[in-house]
Amino acid sequence: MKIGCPTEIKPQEFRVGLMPTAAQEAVANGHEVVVQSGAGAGSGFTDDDYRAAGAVILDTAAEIFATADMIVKVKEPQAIERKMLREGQLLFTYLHLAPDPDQTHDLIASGCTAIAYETVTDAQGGLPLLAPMSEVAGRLAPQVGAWTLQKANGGRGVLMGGVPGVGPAKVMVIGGGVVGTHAARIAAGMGADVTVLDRSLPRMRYLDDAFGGVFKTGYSSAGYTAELLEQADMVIGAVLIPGAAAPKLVSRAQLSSMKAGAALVDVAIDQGGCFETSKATTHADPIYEVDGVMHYCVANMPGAVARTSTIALGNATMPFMLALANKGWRKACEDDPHLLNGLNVHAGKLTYYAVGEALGLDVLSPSLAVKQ
Ligand SMILES: NC(=O)C1=CN([C@@H]2O[C@H](COP(=O)(O)OP(=O)(O)OC[C@H]3O[C@@H](n4cnc5c(N)ncnc54)[C@H](O)[C@@H]3O)[C@@H](O)[C@H]2O)C=CC1
Ligand SMILES: CC(=O)C(=O)O
Ligand SMILES: [Mg+2]
Repeated sequence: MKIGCPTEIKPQEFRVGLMPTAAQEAVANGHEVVVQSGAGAGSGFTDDDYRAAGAVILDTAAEIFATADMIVKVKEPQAIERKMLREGQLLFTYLHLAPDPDQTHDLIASGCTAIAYETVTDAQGGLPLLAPMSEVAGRLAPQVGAWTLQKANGGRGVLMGGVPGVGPAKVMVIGGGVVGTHAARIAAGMGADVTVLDRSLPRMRYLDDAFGGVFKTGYSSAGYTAELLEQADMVIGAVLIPGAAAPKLVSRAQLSSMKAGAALVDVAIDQGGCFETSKATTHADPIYEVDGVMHYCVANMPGAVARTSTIALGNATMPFMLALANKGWRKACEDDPHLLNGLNVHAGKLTYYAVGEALGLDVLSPSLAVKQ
């Protein structure tokens, strides 16, 4: 199979879908790998690193899209990339279709087969291709939130850990999965007073066993959320219903109950965001203010620490990428129902139910799609 890796073109996105060690493994498995010149630069990988791995360097994305059987990327294809996808081509990347009707329609129209990293599952009930980036974004969230809280950035002027004689910042993390747990650990490590809300009692039992004394847990009812919201210096949105649009857990009306200059960090923005007033921002212009409350809503947070993120993501995607290349997508998905859960679009049809529900579109069952 010919595997192609273009340069990411989303603003300030420095990750790359295929790191040289993954290219090397693909070549060792008998595949051809084509990489766009400069694709790895933002993550510290040179064209020569890819050549040494056995890949061929091509100048343009157009050459990659025109010739590759499988495109491996990081971010959802941008409009100009979607025009280059074609029938029968396999796309393996993050998609986040539920809040993105334009992308969904373009992928359906292209006729390609698209497997989304964020909906591939594992036997433990986790999301193995989302988890590494959730670890990164979770650990970044208190860091960017602390920056947002600084006075010069419009924030409240509160230091996370306080100082002797002055108490720490109060941080509420909504959602205690991968993002939430990593965010809470780092915020607590910075000295903040942290509470994590979730709706899963087994998850809260785990968090209490593992981190009791480091941060507190609470049930994510509307009433308790409203109570903590009034006291919070920082709120980190970290909920997920896999594949679906994020539930809105803080309304615009509630912002007036918050402290002026408090920071909302909506990590769940890639699924549409869990605060009513969230809209996606970029690393180039990450924050904005609504009703006196500062919002940070960058949809590709891990791109800020591209080298760490590229390697963490590449470690997770490599075995799936190799299975797709070695067996072809149909056999790979038939052999592995967790990979089949990643199938979002095939040959002009949507194949993921939560996206169909969010966008009001018909869905072809993935187990039927794999037979077509
Ligand atoms: N902005 C960015 O750059 C990035 C965003 N993300 C996003 O972060 C979000 C969270 O991802 P993960 O932590 O990996 O998911 P996860 O599945 O590990 O955790 C989600 C948690 O939310 C909880 N939850 C669901 N509904 C809830 C509610 N109403 N109230 C409280 N908790 C609720 C679940 O019980 C679960 O524990 C996803 O939307 C993911 O795509 C992940 C990485 C990077
Ligand atoms: C998960 C995701 O959307 C990202 O890493 O950018
Ligand atoms: Mg994202």
